[in-house]
Amino acid sequence: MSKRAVLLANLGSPDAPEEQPVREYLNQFLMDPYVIQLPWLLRRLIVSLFVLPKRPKDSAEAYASIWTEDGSPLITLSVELQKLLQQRLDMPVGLAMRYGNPSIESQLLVLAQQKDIEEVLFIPLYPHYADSTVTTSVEEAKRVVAKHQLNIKLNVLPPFYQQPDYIQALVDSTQEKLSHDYDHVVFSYHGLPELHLTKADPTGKHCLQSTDCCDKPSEAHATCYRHQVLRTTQLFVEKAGIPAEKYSIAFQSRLGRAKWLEPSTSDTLENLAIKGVKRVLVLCPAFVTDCLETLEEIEIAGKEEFIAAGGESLELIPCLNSHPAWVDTLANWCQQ
Ligand SMILES: C=CC1=C(C)c2cc3[nH]c(cc4nc(cc5[nH]c(cc1n2)c(C)c5CCC(=O)O)C(CCC(=O)O)=C4C)c(C)c3C=C
Ligand SMILES: [Fe+2]
Ligand SMILES: [Fe+2]
Repeated sequence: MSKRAVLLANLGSPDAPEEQPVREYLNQFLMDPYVIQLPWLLRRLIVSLFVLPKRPKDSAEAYASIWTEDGSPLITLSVELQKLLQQRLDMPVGLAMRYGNPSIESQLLVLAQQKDIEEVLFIPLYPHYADSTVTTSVEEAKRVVAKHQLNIKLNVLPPFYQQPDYIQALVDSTQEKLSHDYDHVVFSYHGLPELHLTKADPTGKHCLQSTDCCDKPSEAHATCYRHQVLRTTQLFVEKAGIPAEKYSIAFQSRLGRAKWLEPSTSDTLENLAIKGVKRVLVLCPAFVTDCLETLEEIEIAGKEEFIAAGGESLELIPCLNSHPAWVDTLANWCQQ
């Protein structure tokens, strides 16, 4: 039998919550052609003229508000997951970040240098397909294998947005928060420019052609982020027993002037407060690990907005992080 290894891949964080490291991180992130999908020169101009002059300072402040003694939550929580998974498996388990450190290149080289490793199961830690997360990570891994002529076969775990054991782990991990009284649950997914959906549509005539496209069967759904997040939500609410009037779906973290998926989390929270909803829970299933987008954008800024609009409490439901049901699920997938 060939000797196997696992490489978990997450998004990555700056090295420190300070302006210069954040500038370097944002530059690497936003110059990725899978993230800002424009020709190089246009992307360079947009990033240099509209993002890098101001955003690094603001983002560094946001990072500083969630940074821990051990570093960025996204990294430390991912390391914890890697360690727990390593304890469950008798094959090496690595962890890499698409941007910043430790890079996919360095960690694939570490695994490939281990004796007899012939196959690497590459796990992008995203339940839903997006070119800006899954494709860019997989393509980076392939580039590294080709560049260093590594003698390993890459197997990629596909998006797991509707895997029953993933949904069950999500329900198990949220049970404690959902067992308390609440008025409404907001499923807040990371946003995506609409153009990313239509570009990823292999049929060229399905995504966003009608308001209910994501409910009609189509091969386009294999790469449709919107379909996949709606499906995760549907399976989750069915399993957790949340009635239709008690939840909403929204999209957070917009950047730039393009049209992004609607509705925004900000508007949704404000409208709920205006309608008299007092206690909301927010669940962010696009992220398996808590990060800037959950801990700052929702738990700090989102809460402030909701309360300013008349709400009473907003509680963030933690991501899967290292929940035992999630570690079990990953361990089973790796062993299969
Ligand atoms: C969950 C999946 C994610 C998708 C899809 C995604 C798309 C996407 N993101 C940006 C721009 C930014 N995202 C930033 C942070 C960030 N994004 C994700 C995940 C997805 N992004 C995570 C997990 C994080 C947090 C990282 C951390 O260190 O905790 C940032 C940086 C922070 C900031 O300055 O706001 C940017 C910028 C785009 C443009 C995009 C799709 C086109
Ligand atoms: Fe993002
Ligand atoms: Fe769709």
